[in-house]
Amino acid sequence: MDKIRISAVSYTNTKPFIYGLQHTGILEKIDLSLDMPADCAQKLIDDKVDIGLIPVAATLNLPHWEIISDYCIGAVGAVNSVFIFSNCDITEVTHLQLDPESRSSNNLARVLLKNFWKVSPDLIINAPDYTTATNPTTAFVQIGDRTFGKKKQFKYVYDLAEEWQKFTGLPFVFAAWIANKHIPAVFIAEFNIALKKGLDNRAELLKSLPTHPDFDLEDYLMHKLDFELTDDKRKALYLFLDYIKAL
Ligand SMILES: C=C(O[C@@H]1C=C(C(=O)O)C=C[C@H]1O)C(=O)O
Repeated sequence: MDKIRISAVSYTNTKPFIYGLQHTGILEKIDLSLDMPADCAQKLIDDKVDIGLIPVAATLNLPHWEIISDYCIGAVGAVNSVFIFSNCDITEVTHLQLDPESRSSNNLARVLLKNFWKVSPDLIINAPDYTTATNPTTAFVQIGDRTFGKKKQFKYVYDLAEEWQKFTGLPFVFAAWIANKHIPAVFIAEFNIALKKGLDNRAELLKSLPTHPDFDLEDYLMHKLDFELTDDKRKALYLFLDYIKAL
């Protein structure tokens, strides 16, 4: 059998999964690349990979997709790595810069702006001054490791998984393991065992990760991120897709 091509997220949130893939025999059966989320999605859309840990918002650009795992990158309440950072209250924001590495969180911001905060700032894609704009009413979306320790730098900080929970009462799924074609059931079973092994060994993994002065990595990997794709998270996923379609 040819190797199954897989693109996974290159951020710390995915390290438990990578640990599992690297500590089981499945590594010989896969061709693994680590990419920023927007690129995971594009590779799956372009059929450069067979499976991706892709932003769920990007499923809207796939003609055929199947969730192949009961694990995901999700959160029940605050996630602590997906934010709108702002120097004014969200209702005063006039411009919102989107994160070029994101697909889900940019859309989550748009859904919340329209339906929860009921405001419509101008959205800026690929802002030349992304994260450094001097305009006091320009805010920005940011995801992943680049946000670690940044909470203290801004007067207004909105954790988007927490805001989604306030809005819907539901958890949130940022990324899920999705295939663009049929994958043999035997492989899927082995793949999920490997992912679970990684999650079960998070305490061991944590010993090998660099510490951050302003960020509690243990709390992040053990509690803030929630990796089980539960029924409530599936419900949230489809609700989120409906909100995106209605934007
Ligand atoms: C929790 C996170 O979830 C992610 C957010 C994504 C997005 O916004 O498209 C995609 C994959 C995940 O890495 C994070 O990156 O901090």
